[in-house]
Amino acid sequence: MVEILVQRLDDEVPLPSYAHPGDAGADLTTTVDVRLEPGERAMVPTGIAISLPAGYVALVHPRSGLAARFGLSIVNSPGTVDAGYRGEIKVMLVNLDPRSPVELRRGDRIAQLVIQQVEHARFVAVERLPDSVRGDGGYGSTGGFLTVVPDPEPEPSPSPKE
Ligand SMILES: O=c1ccn([C@H]2C[C@H](O)[C@@H](COP(=O)(O)OP(=O)(O)OP(=O)(O)O)O2)c(=O)[nH]1
Ligand SMILES: [Mg+2]
Repeated sequence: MVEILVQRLDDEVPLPSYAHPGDAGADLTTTVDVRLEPGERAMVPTGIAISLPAGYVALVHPRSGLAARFGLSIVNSPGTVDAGYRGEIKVMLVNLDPRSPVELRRGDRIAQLVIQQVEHARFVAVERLPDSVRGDGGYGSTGGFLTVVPDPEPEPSPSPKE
């Protein structure tokens, strides 16, 4: 098990914690009260800074319960916390609900931190890439469109002649 050093920037903030053994994400809490109007976003402090070992990354993921119930998500999901970053971890929350504001209170669990190992690559410039079966097909090249196809937009009616 990898050990991650955590600095509390707020006296009362809990350490990131896994709700169940085997969970991938350790919950992060907000140190402030926040109210987000529909469509509004905010950079929300968690009160912690971490030191990851080299070769690791911490990814800031949304919590699905908050997404399903309130439309609360993360603008840059998943946020990337680099191994060398020593500042406060912040969460860029966004309220995607078109109608209802979202209210968060200090101490609420707002996001989850997923710790992963990452490869470091050496990027090598070439004139031509090796062939592959997929080639440059993408963006729906294999089909997989929705079963229900929306009606096409109606043609705008011509403006009445005067
Ligand atoms: O959700 C996030 C994303 C990033 N960070 C912190 C840690 C990360 O190491 C640093 C930079 O993030 P990123 O590389 O995604 O942002 P950038 O816009 O590329 O900034 P920089 O030029 O500082 O790398 O900001 C957070 O606290 N929360
Ligand atoms: Mg960056």
